[in-house]
Amino acid sequence: MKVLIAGGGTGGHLFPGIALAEEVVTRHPANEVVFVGTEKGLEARVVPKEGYPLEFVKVQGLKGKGFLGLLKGLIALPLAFLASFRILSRQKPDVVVGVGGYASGPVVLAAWLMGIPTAIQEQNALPGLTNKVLGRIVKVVFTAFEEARTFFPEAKVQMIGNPIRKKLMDNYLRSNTAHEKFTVLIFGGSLGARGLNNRVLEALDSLGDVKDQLSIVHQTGKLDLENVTKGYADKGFADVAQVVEFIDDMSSAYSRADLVICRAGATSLAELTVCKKPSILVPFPHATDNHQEVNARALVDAGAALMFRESELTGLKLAAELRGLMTDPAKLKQMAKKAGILGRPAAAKELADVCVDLTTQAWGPGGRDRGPKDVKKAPGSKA
Ligand SMILES: CC(=O)N[C@H]1[C@@H](OP(=O)(O)OP(=O)(O)OC[C@H]2O[C@@H](n3ccc(=O)[nH]c3=O)[C@H](O)[C@@H]2O)O[C@H](CO)[C@@H](O)[C@@H]1O
Repeated sequence: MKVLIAGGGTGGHLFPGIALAEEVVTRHPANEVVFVGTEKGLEARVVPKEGYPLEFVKVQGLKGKGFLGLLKGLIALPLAFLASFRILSRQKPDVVVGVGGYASGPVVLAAWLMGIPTAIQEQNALPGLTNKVLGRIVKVVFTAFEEARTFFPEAKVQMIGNPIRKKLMDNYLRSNTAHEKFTVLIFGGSLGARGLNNRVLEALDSLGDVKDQLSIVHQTGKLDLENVTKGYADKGFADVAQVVEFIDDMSSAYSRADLVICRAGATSLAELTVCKKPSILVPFPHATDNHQEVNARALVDAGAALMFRESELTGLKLAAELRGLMTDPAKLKQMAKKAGILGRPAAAKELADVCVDLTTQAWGPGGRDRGPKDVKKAPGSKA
């Protein structure tokens, strides 16, 4: 089976795709995975490192870019569409899965027009416009939240949760690694979050008395690394905090954490549940349709997390909440347990199972014949 995974941009879209890829290639030595993304997306850095082939299409967002940006985006679309046909004709995947992000739209649409089975994986409680449209043409829509179901044709929806990278599964099977200090993992999705960074720095002013009991790992994102590093130093917390731009090994970071403070991106939340971590969630206030708050509510309602809107959260309040949880291990344990109940560790496996079904239905048990005879003539394709 050959699976083409389209999309990315940020970790929240890309990493569920990586999780699917890991599952597909470990199932059978003849299985193949290829990614299609954009040169500016996180995939350009991560996918080659993970050892998968990656193709690029040039496509950009249309929203909030001003008139010129919109024009550029619109001009890029047909070209991206033609590039998608070319890639699909060359790669001849058995099945195409869109994981969201700019590349997902043109590639999934082109695959559908070429008669290749398609699916999308919607990570969030509230889907974006592209996935709502793609939901009408693809064969299967994988969702992770009940709320998302109503946006898609009922018969296509498979509520399997968000796939999690294999390395993170260690946390599902094992509990915390032993450590002396109360360890807090702070991260703002895959890109870091300035609003969250600032609140945490403000909170340090009220945490001086418990400083010696704390160990902090803080991912800042590229733009804020210097400022946050300086903030910890200025407030006398340099020796308790490890401040980094990006965490490559999230598995170990989760494993050591007694508490996680983060945004409410859907993939992060899926990881919190599979890793059974109590959390304080501060949703990104400008996410489309405020979808991060809706994502977060699922954990809050289950008793797995506390949530604060950024606009309502002061440094003082954050410090008080952190202190409250730090001194209440029973509550932390309870939150961790509730988080674990929401975890869907088999999501990648279930997604791969459906890819096998789609392949078999479309091409027979042997999958697609990749011989030259089989290349379909597609609009815009030289094949
Ligand atoms: C601003 C915005 O619209 N963000 C969206 C984006 O978020 P974003 O890309 O931030 O995604 P998530 O928070 O869902 O996931 C972040 C991913 O990056 C990984 N990670 C994070 C930090 C780090 O240092 N190292 C690392 O590997 C996490 O383990 C996780 O796998 O996609 C999500 C999934 O569609 C959406 O829910 C978010 O709303």
